[in-house]
Amino acid sequence: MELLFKSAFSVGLLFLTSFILYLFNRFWVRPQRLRSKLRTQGLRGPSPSFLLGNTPDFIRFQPKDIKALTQDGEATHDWARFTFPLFDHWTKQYGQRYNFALGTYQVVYITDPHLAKEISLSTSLKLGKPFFLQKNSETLLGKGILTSDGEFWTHQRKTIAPEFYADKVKNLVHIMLDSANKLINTWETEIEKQSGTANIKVDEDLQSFASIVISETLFGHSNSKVINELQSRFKRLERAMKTPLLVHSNQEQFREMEIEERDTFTDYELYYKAIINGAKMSAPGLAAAEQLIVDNCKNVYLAGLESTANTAAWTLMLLATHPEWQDRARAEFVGESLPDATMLGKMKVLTSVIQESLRLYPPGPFIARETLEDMKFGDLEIPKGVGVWVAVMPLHHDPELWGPDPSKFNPDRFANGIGSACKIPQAYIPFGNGPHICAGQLFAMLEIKVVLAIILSKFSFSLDANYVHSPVMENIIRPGHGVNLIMQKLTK
Ligand code: HEM
Repeated sequence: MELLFKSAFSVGLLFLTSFILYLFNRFWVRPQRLRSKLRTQGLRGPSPSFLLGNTPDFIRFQPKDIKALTQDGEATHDWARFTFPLFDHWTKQYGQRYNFALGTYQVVYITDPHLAKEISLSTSLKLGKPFFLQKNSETLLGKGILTSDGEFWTHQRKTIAPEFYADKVKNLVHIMLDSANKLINTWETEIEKQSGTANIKVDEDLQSFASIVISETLFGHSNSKVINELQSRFKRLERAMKTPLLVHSNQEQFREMEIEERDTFTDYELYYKAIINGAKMSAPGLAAAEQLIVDNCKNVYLAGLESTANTAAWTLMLLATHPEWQDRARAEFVGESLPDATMLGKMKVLTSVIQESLRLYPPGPFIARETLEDMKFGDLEIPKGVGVWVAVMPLHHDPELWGPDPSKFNPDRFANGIGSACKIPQAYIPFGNGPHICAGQLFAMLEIKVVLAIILSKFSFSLDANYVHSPVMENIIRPGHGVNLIMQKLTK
């Protein structure tokens, strides 16, 4: 009996010692080793606290009160230093590449355009999506194209991306036109009701416009209960995800929603067969394939909705405050009939205006990756398991790349394309870079052009005097207080 007790005690002690050693290695030795590999290459950064890393710094450096980011009565386009004050502070201290820690997770933060270029040129599958992002967004997005890596992602990308190539996308202009015309009709009715001038909250209406476009594209219809349900679920989930405790306490509710979603989606005749084929290729078995169909519907729907609607809203805000650009863009299609893909392709001013809007207000502030193996970019060796964050806004505002006025709205800089606008074109990254570059960028550009072309041809507009400029980070960069425009019908 005593022997048995002693053996059990020894096994228990061994187990406990191994566990303590594991924790010691995982939370102390490994982060120290990774950090010292980075620091010996000259990478500096703030000192982390034990276990918490630099998380307390983020709590101390909350964004300032950015209710009205205006300078001399004009909206400040160099907003990122207010919205992300800590990164701005660290960049001034440590330069264009540095290391910080989120808990024990090491991150290399990059605003160096040469390094950003090296990273964008890497086609290696060893540079994957960060594990913590995959985990955080799993409740919302499952395991679709947006969050997956390696071979699993390659299969999905190969089947989904070609559906958004130019030859396919140009056949979808009619969906965009129909949806834009619905939007215009509501605005015209509103303007008539209000005797010729209406104050319209365009950001919300553009969300509905983009939702119809992506729903019609994916599902062949947009008026169903499913789409409305899906939209309100996304909103609820997004709200819940801001408070991690709420996500955990709501797990049961989320699971029920997922089962409902699966039943509804698999009942549908999906217009985009690519999603079905992709699921069959990469998921073993019917249940897994069904789950992947649901996940990718959610992924492409969400990818196609928010960023497009927000970009259109920011562009209208910029055009409202720069009437000369409103006139120049409008002049491109005076006398033209309804736009088609060929005509929209020729609208150089409109293209430049959207490119400049995406430079100043890119929906995603970081392109985040993780090294799945030891990797080398230029002169920098990054060990396995480190986050690699390329910061979009500092690159889009670097005077070395854009000239002396990077914070000014000046679409003319894109008049001869991205190559002549920016000294290192790989540093202009509103659609991301490398193999994961936005699969829907042609679709998005066409959709934004269609809706702006129709708006510009029907209305003149200025910014509501009560507009408050406050870009906020809520999954993507949004106008924190919306965009209200004073709209009038153009007289012929
Ligand atoms: C202005 C509009 C848009 C912007 C600025 C934008 C931007 C982005 C960015 C930054 C990424 C991540 C790239 C990376 O991690 O390197 C991305 C990925 C993606 N986007 Fe977009 N996007 C837009 C519209 C759309 C639309 C309309 C669709 C589909 C209809 C779409 C589909 C996707 C997909 C499927 C991915 C995942 C690509 C992959 O990981 O292989 N996007 N987008």
